Amino acid sequence: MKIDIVSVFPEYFDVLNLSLFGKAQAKGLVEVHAHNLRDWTHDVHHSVDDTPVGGGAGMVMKPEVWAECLDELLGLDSSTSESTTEVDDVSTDSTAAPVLIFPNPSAPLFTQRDATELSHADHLLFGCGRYEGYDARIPEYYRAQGVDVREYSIGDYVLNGGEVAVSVMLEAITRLLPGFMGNADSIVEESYTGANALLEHRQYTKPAQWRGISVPDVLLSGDHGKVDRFRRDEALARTNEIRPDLIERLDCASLDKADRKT
Ligand SMILES: Nc1ccc2ncsc2c1
Repeated sequence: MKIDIVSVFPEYFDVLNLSLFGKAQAKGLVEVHAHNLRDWTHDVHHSVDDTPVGGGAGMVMKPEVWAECLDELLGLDSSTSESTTEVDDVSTDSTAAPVLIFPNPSAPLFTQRDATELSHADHLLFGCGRYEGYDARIPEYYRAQGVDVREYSIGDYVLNGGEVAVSVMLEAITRLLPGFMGNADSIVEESYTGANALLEHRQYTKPAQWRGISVPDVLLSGDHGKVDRFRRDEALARTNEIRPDLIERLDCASLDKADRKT
């Protein structure tokens, strides 16, 4: 997977050269390029923003600068305003145009389902907004050029820019790539995956008694059927208590009889 990230703080992504991501790059699983949006400016101040049309506080990122950058990275010839690459759904062929992703606090929430879908893409291009955000015509223009443009929020809180959001989405997406995680099993039984996303049951390790607190006896029983049932019941109960919104999304057809009693 090729990953391009555009930001006014590209050094923010130096961290991707470390740990699992660094190993994945060394193994050729991912190829990451962080670009400085200011490299596509032409004025002495390398301006990337301007005041909002219609007034209001803050500054908005200029469409011209973004367009020069994105045309180049997308391989679009702006003089003909035609795509020079085949535009496809999330494609895994090596010549497909990238999926262009803008983190945006006013966009739909990024979910595990989005991470799974995007993990099959061949090329992702992230555009990090700053200030009050980017000119709304940028995603509009590239959608009109046939580019697969996505805008996602990572949650209901205020951040100073899209860089943190890109880091979150990148981790959620790339950890699903075959060979990225040392142990493939670790991406199977986790919360938020599949149509039956439940919060996970509580986890314990040794010792069985610690500072007067014991692990649930059933976990020491050696009866895998009882352990599985206990964990499923706890996952349902915890989800119902902490994230009832996830219960509403459950695929009820997949609940077994015992689940229905919980
Ligand atoms: N700039 C930016 C982008 C995405 C996002 N998601 C939640 S707060 C936020 C802020």
